[in-house]
Parts: sequence; structure tokens; C-alpha cells
Amino acid sequence: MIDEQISPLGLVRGAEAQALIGAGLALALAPGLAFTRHARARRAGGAVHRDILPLDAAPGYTPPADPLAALGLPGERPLVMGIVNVTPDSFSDGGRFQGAAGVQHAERLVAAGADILDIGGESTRPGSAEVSVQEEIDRVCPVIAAAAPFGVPVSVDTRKAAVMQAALAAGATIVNDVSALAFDPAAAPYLATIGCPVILMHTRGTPQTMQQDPRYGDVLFEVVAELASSCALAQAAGIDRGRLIVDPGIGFAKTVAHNLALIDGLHALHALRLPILLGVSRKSFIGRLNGDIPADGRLPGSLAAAMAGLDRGARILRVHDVAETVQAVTIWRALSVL
Ligand SMILES: Nc1nc2c(c(=O)[nH]1)N=C(COP(=O)(O)OP(=O)(O)O)CN2
Ligand SMILES: Nc1ccc(C(=O)O)cc1
Repeated sequence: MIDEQISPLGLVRGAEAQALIGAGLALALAPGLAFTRHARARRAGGAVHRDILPLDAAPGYTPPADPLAALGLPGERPLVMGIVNVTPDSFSDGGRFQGAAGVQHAERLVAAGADILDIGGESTRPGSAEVSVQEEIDRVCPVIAAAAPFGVPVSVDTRKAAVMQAALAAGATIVNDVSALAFDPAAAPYLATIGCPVILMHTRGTPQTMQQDPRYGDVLFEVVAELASSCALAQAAGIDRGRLIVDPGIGFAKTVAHNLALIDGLHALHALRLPILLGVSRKSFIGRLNGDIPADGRLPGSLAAAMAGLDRGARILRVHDVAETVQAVTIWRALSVL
């Protein structure tokens, strides 16, 4: 367990960032974003202490490697990952996109500007039941095979090594695991034999148990520390660090307050020096903060949270509403170009 985390702080955008970088007073962090100081969080005596360090206090700062460049994805702007849930029971769109409807949906998302398609066959919403390997393969592989020629990389959203293997054979080129390779002990050794990017998302427990009173001493510090452990385990299994992408797991073993602290403090994940994916789309914290509106009314809150994520250096936004998010990202970029 690491006891010290150093991450960027004092984030600046647009013309101010450009001027400060030119003057040697800021370093580039992510597309459109620079930072002027370092934050240090230290665990000591059971508590986490935070202080602020000057820019030159962490010499050798290098921006994260880009595992997506090899897939032809651009490095100079945030990416939008469009969600295709080939499930009967996903929390916001279950039952709408199975089989041919899933393929059509994938095509629409690409036309709307998705940079990546994330195709999943098992809902992991709170309380959801596990799906068998064969059922999951039968759901996702035909849709992956049909969507692979659409011109954007396909990621498979699964926790199971056998599903990863079948999905990669069907044309997927990215693996997205909401258990950070902890659910299936065969996943990390299998992925060590393959060169694809791997998304490690933070959670605790299983979908069945994760929302039963999640507790953290310091949620930001602990999520970063637990992601660091997941990365170390992946590397120990033989997966290159340069292939990893990390994700705080919004809504997974988190209360509303935890989710807000993680989005507000997202830049702390840059302590890991890896690209950050953020998945806030339509999630229940947005409903909880807005009179419990149902999932289909949460687009405005989803966009607000996604833009907050970009302000803190998120590289990929995982979303249901691709056209709307692309429009928001376009404006965000127009206001932040370095
Ligand atoms: N990396 C990553 N993967 C995820 C994330 C997320 O935040 N990050 N959220 C999910 C939940 O959204 P979805 O619409 O897929 O819901 P479901 O679990 O009910 O299918 C499912 N998968
Ligand atoms: N798989 C998940 C689906 C939805 C949520 C949420 O709404 O918070 C969390 C996890």
C-alpha cells in the first residue's frame, strides 16, 4: 500500500495555460489543460494529510502514456466512448439494444461521433445478478462482430476472461473490466498474453454487495491507492503499465458524497500517471441530487458532471448520449485549446 500520492494541482485551461506553459510556470496535463502546482497526500497515523508543493517539487513529471494511440485514436482531444448495453436489464436502457437493435444502436453512436464503442452483455448495476459466460458471449459477440467494421475501436465491458477472449476474437480491441481484473483470476494472466489496452475500474465487493453501506476514511486517497494496487497486480501478471487506463468507478461502492468527492478530486488520479476514464452517464447520484428523476431525465446532469471531469483531466468519457456529449466536448475544447 502506497502512503504518499503526488498529483497535479492548480489546473488552468486555455490561453492562461498556454501563457503559463510558455513561461515555464505550468506543465501540460491533458488536452487543453495544464497544472501549476503539485498536491501531496500522505497517510500517517491513520489520517490523510494534504499539502501543496511547487511545480518543480516532483522532477521528471511525465504526462501519461497513451495506450490508445496504437488504435489510431487522436491524442489531442478528449474521447467519447459510446455505451452499447446488449442486456435485458441495464439500469437506463435495459432490453432496448439486444441483437440487431444493438448493432443499429452502435451504428447510430458512431454516426453521432463516438470515438470508441463499449459493448457489454452483463449489467453491473447495484443488486444485479451474474450472467453465465455462455450467455454473455452469446449476447455480445454477434454485436461486436457486426460493429467492428464501423470504423472505431470496440471495447468489451466484461469481468470474465472467457468473454474477453471471445470478444477479442470477434473484433474488440480494448478490454473494460469494472472489477479491475479482480473478479476472474484468469483475466490478468490471459491479458498478459494479449497487447490490448485495459481499463481498470475501481469498485469494492460485487454488484450484489457494493451499495451496502460503502465506507471510506478518505475516499479520494483510498480509491487512488486501491487503483494503484490493481495496476501493480496487473503489471505483476505481465501486463505492461503503458496499456492501462484507470477509472474511479462512479456509482460502484460509493455514496452520493463519495461520487461527488471523486469527481471534484478527479485530478488526484493523475498521481498514477495513467489516462483517466470517467463514467457518470445517467447515474443514480444525478437522480438523487435532482428529486429522484428517472434515468432518462438525467442528461443535463450527466453533461455537467462530464465537463467537470474534463476540467480535471479526464481523457475518455463513457456515455449513453453520444451526440449531446460530443457537442458539449466541442464547446469545452473551443474554450480550452492550448
Ligand atoms: N469503465 C467503466 N465501465 C462501466 C461503468 C463505468 O463507470 N466505468 N459504468 C457502468 C454502468 O453503466 P451501464 O449503462 O453500462 O449500466 P449497467 O451496468 O446497468 O449495464 C458499466 N461499466
Ligand atoms: N453498473 C452501475 C449502473 C448504475 C449505477 C448508478 O446509477 O450509480 C452504478 C453502477
